[in-house]
Amino acid sequence: MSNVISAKNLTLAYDNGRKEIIKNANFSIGKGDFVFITGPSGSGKSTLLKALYGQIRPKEGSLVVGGVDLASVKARKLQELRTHLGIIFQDYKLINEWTVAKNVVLPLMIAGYSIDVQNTQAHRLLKHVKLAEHAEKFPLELSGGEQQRVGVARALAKNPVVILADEPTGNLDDYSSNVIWDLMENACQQLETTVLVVTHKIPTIFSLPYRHFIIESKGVYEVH
Ligand SMILES: Nc1ncnc2c1ncn2[C@@H]1O[C@H](COP(=O)(O)OP(=O)(O)OP(=O)(O)O)[C@@H](O)[C@H]1O
Repeated sequence: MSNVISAKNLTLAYDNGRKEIIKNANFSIGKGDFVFITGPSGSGKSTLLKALYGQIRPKEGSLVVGGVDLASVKARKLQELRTHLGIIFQDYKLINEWTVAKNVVLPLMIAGYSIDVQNTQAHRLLKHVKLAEHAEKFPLELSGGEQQRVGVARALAKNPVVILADEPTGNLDDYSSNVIWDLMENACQQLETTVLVVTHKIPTIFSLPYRHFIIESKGVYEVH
């Protein structure tokens, strides 16, 4: 299986390299892998995700995502890589002044798709996340769980190669959590999307085989 993500002797740090969070990590993740990342609070789970979408650069070693080495990538190439990533944040990061439908198609707008394609996709995606009737509302008119489902629809809008999700179901009720796990499982199974999810708790109802990485004491370990 081809690797979509690989890390070799990866060290991640803050404060100009003085504060090391992850040290000498080695792992590879293939197309269609579903990976849960757990670990104690403050161990570096979000830091690893930030490195994977290029928000922080490796201090040492290499981190290759979709053939692009994030240790040396130039701004334009990073921007292009991000169009193939679907990112889901715990705090949704929706644009509150925009309608739900417009939030969902943001990646399509950036990529220059026609209004017709955007409208069709918005309808399809919102149906998918069970929010079709909320298309013209604004994010703050929705519950937390509904807002996160908008975030998930947006992340799926361009059929990303990789989904990176940071505590996507953190404070959500069972209904919204299950909708979100279903969508990620479907993307993984039907489109061979590679999915990485940081979570405190691996869902008990989960039907796909998955991998489990633990981040602890600056290391990234796979649990078998
Ligand atoms: N911008 C930053 N500058 C300096 N230190 C940071 C920064 N962001 C995070 N840290 C530190 O890096 C360490 C890892 O943080 P990170 O958010 O990756 O942990 P986490 O495993 O995701 O934690 P949690 O489960 O509590 O969300 C923590 O000690 C945190 O204080």
